[in-house]
Amino acid sequence: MRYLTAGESHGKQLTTIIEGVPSQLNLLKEDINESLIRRQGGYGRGRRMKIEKDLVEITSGVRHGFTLGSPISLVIKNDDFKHWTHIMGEDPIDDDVEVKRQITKPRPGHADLNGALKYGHRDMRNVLERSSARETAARVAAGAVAKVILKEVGIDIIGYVKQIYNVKATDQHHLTIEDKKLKSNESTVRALDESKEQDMMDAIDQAKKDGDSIGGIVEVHVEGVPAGLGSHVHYDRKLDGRIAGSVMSINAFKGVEFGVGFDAANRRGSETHDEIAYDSERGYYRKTNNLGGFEGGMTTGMPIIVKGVMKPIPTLYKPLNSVDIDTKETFQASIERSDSCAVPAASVVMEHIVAWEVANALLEQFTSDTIGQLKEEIKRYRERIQQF
Ligand SMILES: Cc1cc2nc3c(=O)[nH]c(=O)nc-3n(C[C@H](O)[C@H](O)[C@H](O)COP(=O)(O)O)c2cc1C
Ligand SMILES: C=C(O[C@@H]1CC(C(=O)O)=C[C@@H](OP(=O)(O)O)[C@H]1O)C(=O)O
Repeated sequence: MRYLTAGESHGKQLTTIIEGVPSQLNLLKEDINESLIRRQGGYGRGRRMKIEKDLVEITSGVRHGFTLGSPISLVIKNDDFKHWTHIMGEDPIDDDVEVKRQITKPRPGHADLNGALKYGHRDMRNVLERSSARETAARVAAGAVAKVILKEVGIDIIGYVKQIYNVKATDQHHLTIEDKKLKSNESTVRALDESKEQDMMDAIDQAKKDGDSIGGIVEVHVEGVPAGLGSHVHYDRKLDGRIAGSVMSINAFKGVEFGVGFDAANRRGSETHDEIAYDSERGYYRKTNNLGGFEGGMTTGMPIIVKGVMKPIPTLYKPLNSVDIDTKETFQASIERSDSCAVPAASVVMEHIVAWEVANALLEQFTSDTIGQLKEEIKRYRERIQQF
């Protein structure tokens, strides 16, 4: 499968085109809308999320609720566009007006300056419109389709918040994936530990009050993936590598770890590797899951546990210093309406980005012109590896 997204943050709409989805998959817009609504929520978001009501329109590739095997296009309208027609519309505008409202003071931490240098834009709006994480709505739509495929073959996935600023949720390893879904969906900050929810909200409120921003850590748990997905034979087929690359492509993500991750540096081999056991019911399994479900670029059959760290949001209401690209003088960076913390939303984004990579690896590995073929092949594969 592959997909492209198009659309500016305050333009008319976002578009996602997905190619390679098996035919005869039951796909309803409600499946996608549920994901979009989850992404919009979460404590710490700015005023924009009160304007938008992200809902998808499926404009091709699906008839009467079933995929055709042809490219699927998904459209999400930007409700905010109506306030931006004079800036983002197609009509030419007066040069003097245009110059006055150009953005010339790049925000440290955002794409403004690098994008302007690279594409030659004197008005950095031409960069920020596309670098905005508004685009993650289009990627979540693609991931929602991937999740429908995963569900058909018994794979479940959830993303949740582990840490906001310096407030850490206690580990909830004992929870089932179902419990994790319930808890994160009920929580204002999408964390699994109710006792830390208030502290997390307080940290967000304080940052907002100070004109500042904060980041945090999110985790994704995938269950039901058979062992041997991905491959050790070539660098670009290693599934942990593909997931890591995709997670790093999420706006503001600065690091990824699987299982114990960076803590592996503090451990000995005997405390790190997951002992192998066999049971005729379960097949091969591990007594622990320190490596987060991967060895040799392939899944082990244990849950995939992957974390991502999000830096604090770059737009600050008390801005850092920057340079005006017209005068070259020092100024405070420009202020755009902004979130003060988007970590809860980012946990939903990461869930969908990981879902896409896992579903894509399945479709590469198994015959999948129709969803029926995919299900049949995976069933046979699961039986084979259980008895291997
Ligand atoms: C869900 C989400 C919401 C975001 N909201 C904002 C925001 O309101 N203001 C902002 O400056 N950055 C926001 N960001 C982060 C920027 O989009 C990001 O920092 C920027 O595109 C530069 O890319 P980089 O941080 O990956 O280098 C958000 C990121 C995510 C994932
Ligand atoms: C629009 C979304 O997030 C936006 C991401 C974003 C940024 O700079 O990344 C800046 C803000 O946009 P605006 O300036 O219009 O308020 C966020 O609201 C969204 O997630 O749907």
